[in-house]
Amino acid sequence: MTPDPGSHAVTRPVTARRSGPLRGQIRAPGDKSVSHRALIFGLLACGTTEIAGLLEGADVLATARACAALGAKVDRLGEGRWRVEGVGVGALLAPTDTLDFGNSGTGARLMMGVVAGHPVTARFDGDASLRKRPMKRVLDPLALVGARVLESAEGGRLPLVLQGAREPLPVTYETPVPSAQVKSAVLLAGLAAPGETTVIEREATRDHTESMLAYFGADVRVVPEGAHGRRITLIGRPELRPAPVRVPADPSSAAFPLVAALLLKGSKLAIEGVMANPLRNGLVVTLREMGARIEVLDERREGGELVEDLVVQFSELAGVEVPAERAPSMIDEYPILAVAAANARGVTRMRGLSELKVKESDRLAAVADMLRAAGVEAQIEGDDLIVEGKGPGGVPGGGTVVTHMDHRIAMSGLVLGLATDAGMAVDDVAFIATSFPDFLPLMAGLGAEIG
Ligand SMILES: O=C(O)C1=C[C@@H](OP(=O)(O)O)[C@@H](O)[C@H](O)C1
Ligand SMILES: C=C(OP(=O)(O)O)C(=O)O
Repeated sequence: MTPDPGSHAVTRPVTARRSGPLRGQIRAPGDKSVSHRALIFGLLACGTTEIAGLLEGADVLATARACAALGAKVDRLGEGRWRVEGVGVGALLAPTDTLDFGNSGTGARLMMGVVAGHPVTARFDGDASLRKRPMKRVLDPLALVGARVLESAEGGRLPLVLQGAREPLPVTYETPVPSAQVKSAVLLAGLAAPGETTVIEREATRDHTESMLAYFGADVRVVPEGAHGRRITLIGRPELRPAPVRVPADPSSAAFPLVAALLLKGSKLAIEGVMANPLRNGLVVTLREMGARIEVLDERREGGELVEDLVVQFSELAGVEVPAERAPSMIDEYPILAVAAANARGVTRMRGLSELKVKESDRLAAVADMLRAAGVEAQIEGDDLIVEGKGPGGVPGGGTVVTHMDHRIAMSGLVLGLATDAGMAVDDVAFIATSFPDFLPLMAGLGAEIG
């Protein structure tokens, strides 16, 4: 059906050196969250879903293969253009082989939700990074729906065998951690249950699942809950109608060239079509507070999402305090924000980062280690990260970044190195292919010295 997501056989060390201005116009790859969901909704709709701009990163390709294993016909028509012939809610096939999600928490957890609502049994696995990540956060609510874990590694971790419910129950569930993956798993399981499934979140997280449920014809209501939260109610057993999906550019990927342009004197970079969903744009809000010159040229709706063209110029940044309640809107952007903070004047304090400890690596520790390797003082106090900025161009560099199988640490380490005199080595850039396969050539095309 599809290209192989590839395995991580070879580690690739790379060095980034002090670079001149970054100039040009780019488009970041398709949004990873929307890409996973486009395939999954394609699987659950009856008929043919056409997708344009799909991220062809290893994480998403693993989800495409899982959709095929569960009964969809998945075809690549051209660059970013995919067609999924779905089976409809309730009609999944039992997969014959293990569903291997590689490095991807989103793929694994959302698909557990899908399987939980169907009378099929599936074995889930992933790479060494994914095997360390907590799965009980989705398995606990899915047990309420009626799914059973038949086997698992310690603490409910991968590899695990999940038996979906024969008669899934609608549940009302309050997520104990702010997680769009947990919310989405419960909603996807609820699709197959009769009646109302409700998820309550105390802090709103990215809302792509809710938006796509509505876009594919499900009856879904979203109302505010408390100061920062939401209550999402879905009526189960809809017939999902296929709908064309145009995937906007990923703000979490755009973040890397964006911050690089802010740090390198004389840079001016245009970034097209970046998703501007308010539940995803905490980084731009924070960088502006730090003094970043980021201009919005054209704000519009594309494929149901708000997108904008950005023009970014070199900026002298100042340290700020980043409130904990902003974390869900920029959860994947803290490693690159920390790189910006290292190049700012004064101290940046990022509060409430406990969720960073359970990503592809313990990102709180990995980011602090990365900065220290570059000669920047960084402390972890409880769930907060405190960075003593060196001022524009002031980071000495000269060390090695240990990526721990984490694409965002690898890309952050390279951007960090671009603004140092001594450069930074990054021990392994292979995992960048999970979310931003063309990162290295794209950066080189803008003038970045990476090699
Ligand atoms: O739902 C999603 O697509 C994602 C949710 C976030 O994870 P959590 O739900 O664990 O916060 C984020 O870190 C991840 O990259 C993508
Ligand atoms: C946390 C991330 O992804 P996932 O949870 O899907 O592995 C990420 O891309 O930064």
